[in-house]
Amino acid sequence: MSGISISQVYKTYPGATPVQALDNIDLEIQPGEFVALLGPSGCGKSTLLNLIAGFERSSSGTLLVNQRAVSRPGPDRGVVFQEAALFPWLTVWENVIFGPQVAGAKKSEYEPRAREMLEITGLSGFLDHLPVQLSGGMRQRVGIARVLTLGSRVLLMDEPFGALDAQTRLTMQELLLSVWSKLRTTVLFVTHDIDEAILLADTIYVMSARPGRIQTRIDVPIERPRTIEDTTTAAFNELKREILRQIRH
Ligand SMILES: Nc1ncnc2c1ncn2[C@@H]1O[C@H](COP(=O)(O)OP(=O)(O)OP(=O)(O)O)[C@@H](O)[C@H]1O
Repeated sequence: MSGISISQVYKTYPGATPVQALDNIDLEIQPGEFVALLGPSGCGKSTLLNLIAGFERSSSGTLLVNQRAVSRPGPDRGVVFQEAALFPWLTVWENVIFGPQVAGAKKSEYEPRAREMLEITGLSGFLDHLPVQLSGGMRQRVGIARVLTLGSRVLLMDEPFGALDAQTRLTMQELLLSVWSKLRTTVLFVTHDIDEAILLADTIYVMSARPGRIQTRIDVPIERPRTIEDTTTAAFNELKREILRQIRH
């Protein structure tokens, strides 16, 4: 199982005017934990995610995934962005098996897995569709199914539902809850949206404005399984008020 361990991580982007994006980040994410990273625009959420993904290098500090130092991207960490970058000329099925196929994996291993992931993301009826024939929400599902087919035990999600309309966003949040309850991957989910963070996460880390620091850790005591209805309860709203207080603080 893959946990994430971040200790004293700093990140400054070099340049004529260097930008300090992260300031002494300490973070422990347990294997199978669902963590949301919440904070204002520019506080370094994507930077932290990109460091864990191996897209960027930290300026100093230690960053371990499954007890191994991160030095480059790898199939142990699947990344989902706001827009699923699908190949427009490939079908849903071809997009999802593309990664393992080019990596030379065994068909007998990745095909059943791809089928299973397309099933749990509700795409079984759309295998022959091209991305252009799908809605934004469905394209994001393909993006998620593709990452899950790689077998990554860590999912790094950078505002994956940020470009979707409110209704689709709710559907996708429920879909993600259902997928996560089946697979129990470790998830780091970046969002601006407090409701989304509470609904999805076990633990929320609130980051302060630049340079990004971890300001507070909040355990979400809402029982699972959760549904959209949970967002209207008194306990949910109380927690939301508390987080708003912390953010304004
Ligand atoms: N490649 C880069 N080079 C220089 N500065 C960068 C680079 N990437 C990000 N930054 C700066 O680092 C800071 C943190 O950016 P980052 O994208 O991590 O924040 P964020 O919290 O994810 O913001 P948002 O919620 O708006 O996406 C910002 O001031 C940004 O301008």
